[in-house]
Amino acid sequence: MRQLPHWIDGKARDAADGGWLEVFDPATGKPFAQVADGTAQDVEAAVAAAEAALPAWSALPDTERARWLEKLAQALEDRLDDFAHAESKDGGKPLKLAREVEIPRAISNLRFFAHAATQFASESHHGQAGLNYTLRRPLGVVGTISPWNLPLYLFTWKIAPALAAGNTVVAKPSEITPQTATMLGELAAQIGFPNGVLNIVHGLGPKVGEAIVGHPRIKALSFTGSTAVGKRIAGVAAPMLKKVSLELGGKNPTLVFADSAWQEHLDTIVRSAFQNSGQICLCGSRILVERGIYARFRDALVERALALKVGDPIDSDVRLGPLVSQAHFDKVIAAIARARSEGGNVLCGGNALDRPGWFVQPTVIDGLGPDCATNLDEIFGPVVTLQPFDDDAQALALANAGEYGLAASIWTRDLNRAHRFASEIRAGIVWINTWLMRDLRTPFGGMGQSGLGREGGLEAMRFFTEPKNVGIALA
Ligand SMILES: NC(=O)c1ccc[n+]([C@@H]2O[C@H](COP(=O)([O-])OP(=O)(O)OC[C@H]3O[C@@H](n4cnc5c(N)ncnc54)[C@H](O)[C@@H]3O)[C@@H](O)[C@H]2O)c1
Ligand SMILES: O=C/C=C/C=C(\O)C(=O)O
Repeated sequence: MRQLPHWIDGKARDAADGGWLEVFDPATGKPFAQVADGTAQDVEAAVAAAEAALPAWSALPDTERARWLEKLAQALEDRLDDFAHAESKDGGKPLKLAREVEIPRAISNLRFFAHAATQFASESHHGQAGLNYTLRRPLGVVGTISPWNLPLYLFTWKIAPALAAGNTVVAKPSEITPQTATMLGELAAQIGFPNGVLNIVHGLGPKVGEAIVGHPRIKALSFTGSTAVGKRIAGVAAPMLKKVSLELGGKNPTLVFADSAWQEHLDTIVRSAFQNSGQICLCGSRILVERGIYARFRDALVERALALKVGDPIDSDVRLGPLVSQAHFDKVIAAIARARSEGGNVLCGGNALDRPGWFVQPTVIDGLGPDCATNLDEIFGPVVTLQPFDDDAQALALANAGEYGLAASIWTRDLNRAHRFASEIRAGIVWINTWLMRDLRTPFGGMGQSGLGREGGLEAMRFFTEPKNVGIALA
């Protein structure tokens, strides 16, 4: 069985105590690889390597750091197909999605921050008292912890700005989908990426994750994952005065107004509900529909959901693969049972597929109000609810119900309404007549229980640097 080691100081390493964890194929439910079951000792070794590499890496001209990131991007692009297959096998996502969206985005992340390294500039303020300018220095050794749903996409989204800004990194991918990060570590070694700059430590959250979070010489943490773990990380980091960026869960509203071209947009709305089997923090899981079109929209959505092919992620016409793990499958099936017990009407789906692996049918539920667990808790699966609204005030109240505030999409032809809702919806990201339109320069992140801080563009470069202001008297 294939073994996935750590990559520390440019070398493949087993866990300090020789332990391995099983990695499962979600399409069969069977193990197909093993990943290093890392320990605090492995984190210590990674921090030591990152510290040793820091002076040379942070002193490199920006253009040289950019060149390394570009070189890594190119090497990844040359192996796009291998990485797409690995990503699909590890997480059960359709190969097409990995090949056309996720691995290309990982390449773009590396390229974007290669450019950012050379474009990043600091502020200066010229006033009566004199001139102030701001130095922006790398923080030092930083930690990144990423989840299983978009494995290499989110892994590179964090390491790229950290490296571009001159930090060295200790990065932990999810133990559930460790393949592509390991392959990236191997690729970095093959192209001669400087040793110790990017260290990849595998393992369980409570063991390796906590060792990274609590490590006194790791200066900052960028985390994407569940709200529960995000809060725990904040609790450990706060007394250490450690900088944290937390990108957490969502329960995002999709607002469909009667004046919208909803029939034309239905493909995108369906994608927003079910892409990656709903396992994207940005998926619209609460669809709010103006009452005048409710019945027509509901029937059309159900028809589309029934037509989505669920099955082997390798097949090119499959739109939904399995869920990522047995534990997550159990959680989603329990959420559907809870929706039924809360009085929801399951309009389509609602069941697992009768085959090995962790497949769940696309599921649409209505008949539930905003205050039930089904409409308040993140499910993170192929499950959406429908709720009707009568006017703008009710639509806004429904959109802003609950504690999350990550993303929203608004579907309308009325420009004034679109801008008013964009301003009043409690969410870090609002899309109008589109979904998941990503420009990597924009601030990305959530409000409330969806997180703290913003990633992307200059926000990420600022997060990974320490500003120091210098004031000069101008005689
Ligand atoms: N917003 C998002 O992008 C996103 C992504 C994945 C999952 N989720 C949500 O989180 C739920 C669970 O998914 P998950 O298990 O991947 O999320 P998680 O928060 O448990 O794991 C995310 C990462 O954090 C690590 N981790 C776990 N416990 C840790 C700890 N105590 N200290 C430090 N690191 C720790 C994990 O090993 C993984 O690398 C999902 O069902 C979903 O609701 C959200
Ligand atoms: O599931 C989480 C999705 C995160 C997406 C991004 O961080 C992005 O598109 O930059």
